[in-house]
Amino acid sequence: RVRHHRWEITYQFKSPDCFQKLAVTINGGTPGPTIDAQQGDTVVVEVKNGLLTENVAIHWHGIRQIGTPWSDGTEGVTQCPILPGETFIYKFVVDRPGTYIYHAHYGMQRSAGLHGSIIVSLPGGVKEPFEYDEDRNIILNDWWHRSTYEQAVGLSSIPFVWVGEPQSLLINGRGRFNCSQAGTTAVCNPNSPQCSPYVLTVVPGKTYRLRITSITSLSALNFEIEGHNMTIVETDGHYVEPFVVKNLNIYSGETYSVLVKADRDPSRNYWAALNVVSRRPTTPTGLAVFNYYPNHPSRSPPTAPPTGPLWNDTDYRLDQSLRIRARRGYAVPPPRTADRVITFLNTQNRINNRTRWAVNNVSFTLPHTPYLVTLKQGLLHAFSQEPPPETYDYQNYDIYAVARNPNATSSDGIYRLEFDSTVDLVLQNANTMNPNNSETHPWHLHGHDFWVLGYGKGVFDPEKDPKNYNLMDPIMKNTVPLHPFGWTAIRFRADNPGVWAFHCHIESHFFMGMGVVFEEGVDRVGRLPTSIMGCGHAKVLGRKP
Ligand SMILES: O=C1O[C@H]([C@@H](O)CO)C(O)=C1O
Repeated sequence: RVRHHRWEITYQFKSPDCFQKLAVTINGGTPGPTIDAQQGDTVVVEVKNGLLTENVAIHWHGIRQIGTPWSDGTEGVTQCPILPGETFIYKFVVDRPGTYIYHAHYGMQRSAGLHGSIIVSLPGGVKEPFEYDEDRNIILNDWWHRSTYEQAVGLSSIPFVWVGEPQSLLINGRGRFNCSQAGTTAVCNPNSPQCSPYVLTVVPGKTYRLRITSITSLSALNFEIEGHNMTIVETDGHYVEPFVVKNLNIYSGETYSVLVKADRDPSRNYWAALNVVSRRPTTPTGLAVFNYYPNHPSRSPPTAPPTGPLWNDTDYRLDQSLRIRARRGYAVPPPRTADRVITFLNTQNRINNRTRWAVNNVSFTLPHTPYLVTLKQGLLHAFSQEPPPETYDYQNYDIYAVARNPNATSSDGIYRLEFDSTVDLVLQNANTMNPNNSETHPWHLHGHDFWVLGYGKGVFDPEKDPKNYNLMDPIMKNTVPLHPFGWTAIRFRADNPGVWAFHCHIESHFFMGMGVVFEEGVDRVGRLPTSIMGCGHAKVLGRKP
C-alpha cells in the first residue's frame, strides 16, 4: 500500500510553553502529523518548502532507505536542500514494524520544531509479543526561546556563544514557561491554550503502550509517571526482553515502547514528569497529566511531581543501557568477528578560537554538495580525499584531563567501507575543555541498525574488552548513548549501498563537527534522481532539460 502525504513547511507564531516564538511547522503544526503505515508499505511525502528565505530537508530517522539512499533527507550527504517554493518528493519503504521519527536535517533547523512520529504496524494477522489495550505516542523535546539562527550564529562566532540550557521541556509539544521571567517586550501568555499540559487519559485497569520518542536538541531526559512502573518492550524498532523500571532514561534520537497499566487509585490524577539528566539541570520539570477517566483532565494531581534520579548519577543510566537486551526469540545474531574496527575518540576542541567537537582530533565539516552525488558521479575534487584516522593514540591520551593540545583540524573526508563487510565502531568518551567534565553523546547511524556489543567505564582496552562483548542477545538500535568517561561498542554490516552519516544527535554538537560519514557500495546505487542535485558542484547535474 502507498501512504501519501502532502506537507507544506512554514514558519508560524507558536507558544508551546506560553512564550511566543517562530516555529517551523508542517501544515501549521509542531509536532507534525504522525505517519501511520504498515510493514511493507511505501510512504510518499511531498514536501513543499513554504519558508520564505530558508532551505529545508527532512530525515526519516530509523528507516534504512534500502534501495532509496537519496530519500534519507540529510542535507550535504544525500541531497541538496529543498529551496523555498520548491517541492521535493520523498519515497521509501517502511520494511520493519516499530516506532520511528522524522525531523529536519539541515543546519540546526530541527530545534525549531520540524519533527514527528512514524509508526509502522505489523502486517494483518501478526501479533506483537506482548499485550496491551491501546497505543499512545509521546514526543519529548527541549525548547529555546532564541531562534535557531541566533543559536547557530553564536556557535560559530568569536567569542563563542553557547546555546545554554533549554527554557522548557515539552511533552507532545506542550510545556510551561514562567511568564513573569519573560521580559516586557516578549509575548508570553500563561493562559494560552497552546501551553496547557498534555493530558493522557487512561481507563482504570487498561494497559497502555506508550511509544516514547526523544527529539531533544541537547538534553538527556528521564521520564516518569508518578506511582506507575513501566515495562520496556521495544527500542528503535526492536523488541526488548521486557524489564520493569520506575522511570525511563531516553536520549535524543531514541524511541522506546513501554507498557503502563492504569492500576492505581482511580479517584485522582497523576503527574507524568520529564527531568533533565546528565547535564546540571536549570530547566524546570516538564509536566503532563496522567488522567484517570472519568476524573476531570485539568484536575491537578494532589502530590508533588517526581524529580527524577540524580542528574549526575551516571551509573544509574549505564545500568539501564546494560539491561537492554534483545527479546528472547527475536535476537538477530551478529557476525562473530569484524573485518574492520574503527575507534572514535570524542573530544571537545578548539579551532581558530572557536569551540568545536572532534573525533580522533578531526572536526567534521559538512560540504554543501551531497556526497551521494559527488561519489556516484566521480566528482572527487568536491571533498578531501584523505580518509580520517582509524583510531587515536590511546596509550598516551588521558581521557580524564582537559586535552593538553586542544587544537583539532577540520575535514570533510569520509570513511569508505568495503561493501558487505562487518564493521565495529568503538566510541570513546573523554573530558571536555572544562575540568572534571564529560558529557553524554547519543550517536545515530543512518541507513542501518547496529548491534550494541557493550558499554564500559574508562578507557576501552582493545585486548580485553572485546572478550566481554555480548554476542548472545545484543539489542539492535540506530541511536546509542556514549556515557560520560565511558565507551560504547557497536557492530554493523556495511550492506546498504549509499552514503550515510554517523553523528552525535545533539543538534549543536553535530553542527560543531561531531560526526563522520561512511560510504559503502556506492557503485551499486541505482540512477540518482536529479531532484537531489542542483547545488554546489552538482549544480550542472540538477539542471532541468
Ligand atoms: O558544546 C558545548 O559547549 C558547552 C560548554 O562546554 C562550553 O561553553 C557545552 O556544555 C557543550 O555541550
